[in-house]
Amino acid sequence: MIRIEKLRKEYKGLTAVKDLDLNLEAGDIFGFIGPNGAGKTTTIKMLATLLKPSSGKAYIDNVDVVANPEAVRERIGYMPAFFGIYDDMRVWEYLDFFASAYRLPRNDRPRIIDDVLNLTDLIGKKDNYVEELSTGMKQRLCLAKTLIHDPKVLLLDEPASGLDPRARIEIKELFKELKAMGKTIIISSHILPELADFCNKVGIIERGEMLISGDVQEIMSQVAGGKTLEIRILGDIETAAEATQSLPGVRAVRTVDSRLHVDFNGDLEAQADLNRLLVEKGLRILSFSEQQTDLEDIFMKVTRGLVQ
Ligand SMILES: Nc1ncnc2c1ncn2[C@@H]1O[C@H](COP(=O)(O)OP(=O)(O)OP(=O)(O)O)[C@@H](O)[C@H]1O
Repeated sequence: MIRIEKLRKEYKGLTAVKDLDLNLEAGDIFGFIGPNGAGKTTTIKMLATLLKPSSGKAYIDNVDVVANPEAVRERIGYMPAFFGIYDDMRVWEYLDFFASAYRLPRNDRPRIIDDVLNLTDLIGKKDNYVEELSTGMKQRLCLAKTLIHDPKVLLLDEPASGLDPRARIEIKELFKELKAMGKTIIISSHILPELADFCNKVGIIERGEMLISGDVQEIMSQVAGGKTLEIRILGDIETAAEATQSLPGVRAVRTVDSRLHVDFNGDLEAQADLNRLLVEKGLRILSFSEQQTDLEDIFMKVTRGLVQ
């Protein structure tokens, strides 16, 4: 659905995006992660047909973004990091304006506007002026506008920036609904955990270069180089830590309250064997589970150059 080949953007004296490659299938949710100035916005703007690449190619749904921008615009919904909202319009008028810009048939527009307002939980604000909305509501209205022509692909540039924790949770729920609708989504952020629970793919960009990209789980295991097991024990935790240290696959053991955190190299068989060996050593296990690696950790490792 999205194909990027050696995409490059040069500004005077600065290469903002360096020969980027990326392939996304229909239904993929790609978390585009990087610090400020890394090149996320520049990349997204090239996909959105708003910036001309210096070289390289990009296709949305097999349509070339440079050769055929009009056809690309029909297929994408772009939500910029900073957007202008027309304050002195009512919510429905604002959406009607964009619906007509996308040449949606006049008779269909009221139904479509109600649909996107229901989806973004703004139906109760339909007749309010835009200026009366909170920041979170304005953000959702901007998303409603982005969805008005039912695009296959969504390009969302830091959509949760400037929102309080509650509004962040609400907008995340909305993204999950869009995922369930089968949209292909690129969503950028410099905050990693924000993306972790609904992206199936991630890419980390720094100074215009994609340092690492691919399936979330693969990247996690590649970068973590193993997994961490959390084992809750009844009884003396220090004795348990000592007993665990020498077992096969165990790289390191830490104690956290009444739990062991075990850095472990091994497959599921080895993991089950470890559990058995601990029981044979007389340890009383309350729970034995695999810890999720935090994406934030991965980001720090990759950007510190620990992974190629
Ligand atoms: N119009 C421009 N002219 C010159 N340099 C630019 C222009 N736009 C962006 N840049 C530079 O290109 C680099 C990439 O910027 P970009 O906005 O794509 O980064 P970003 O990853 O989106 O950052 P942020 O998280 O801060 O939005 C930065 O060094 C920026 O200063």
